[in-house]
Amino acid sequence: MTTADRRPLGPVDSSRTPRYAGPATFARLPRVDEVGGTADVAVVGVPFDSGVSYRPGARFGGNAIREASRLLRPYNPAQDASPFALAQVADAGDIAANPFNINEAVETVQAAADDLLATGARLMTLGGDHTIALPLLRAVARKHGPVALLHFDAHLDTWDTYFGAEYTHGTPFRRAVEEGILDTSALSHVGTRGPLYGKQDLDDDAKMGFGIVTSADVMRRGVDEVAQQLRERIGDRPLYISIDIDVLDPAHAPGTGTPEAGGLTSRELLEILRGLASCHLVSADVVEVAPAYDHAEITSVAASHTAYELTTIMARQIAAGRASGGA
Ligand SMILES: N=C(N)NCCCC(=O)O
Ligand SMILES: [Zn+2]
Ligand SMILES: [Zn+2]
Repeated sequence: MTTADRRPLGPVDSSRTPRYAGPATFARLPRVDEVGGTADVAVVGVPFDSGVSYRPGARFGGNAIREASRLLRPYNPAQDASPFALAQVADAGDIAANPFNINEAVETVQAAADDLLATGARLMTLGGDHTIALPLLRAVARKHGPVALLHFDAHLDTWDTYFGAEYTHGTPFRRAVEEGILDTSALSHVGTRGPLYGKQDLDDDAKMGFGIVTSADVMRRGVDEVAQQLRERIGDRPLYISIDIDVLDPAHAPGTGTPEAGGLTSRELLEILRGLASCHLVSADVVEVAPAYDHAEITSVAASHTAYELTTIMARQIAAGRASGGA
């Protein structure tokens, strides 16, 4: 039986079983092994943070997001959709990556992502530091060809190396461009801000093909205009969205490793994402949640809602594809 033949198994009913009871899966959804081993959207954790340049701790981000996601409810009014009824969304657990060998960890994440994508699932990955975007993009590009990228982040993450290391959380998108796995006609950073090493950082980034919507642009132009501009740039290309939670202001996301003042509000981020609902979202990640610096789950709640909006976009597209006879 394929996932198309059966009703999706949804979350535990929080009106019958208190939402704080039991082990945490994302949004209290079933595990992948409870739904026959495959899902339409696989929520997968990557507890890896050996690529960070400043405060460590994002290895605990995925489980913090799962804990904070207990309060998510099944109907998403902002997108008028019940994502977990439209498609089988399930928690695929964690990818166990070597914390002492970054190169090996990158290989492991790519292999695990390849395997999940081969089952037909789209990935909603919970990081982990931003290093993991590279192997995730490699796997997605292996399936779809070079993808459009929307990168929400305070930082460019297109630097070359740190301490001579190629695979770090500040360098994944330069590697991805070098490897030809991104569609360089549709690359955008959103929420960029803060001091750089030099103006050259911006020049290099522009040469790679990235457009930038700064955090200040979002404030000045507003979320609707920004979303429209992004939609136009992306068109109908297969799209990957990578969200570094430090795109949010430290007031909205204190629990992260390299915070920068002057960021987006969580409301702005969620609204921009909702404005991208018509884009062909093939997979996404939310990374850099470091719960040790969090307070009252501010950051992990924001991250859980971010993953919920992304999951809703994917579930709606899966359901629409089925309704029109596609996969
Ligand atoms: N948070 C991410 N992904 N990258 C930040 C790198 C900034 C730096 O160490 O200069
Ligand atoms: Zn960042
Ligand atoms: Zn980043």
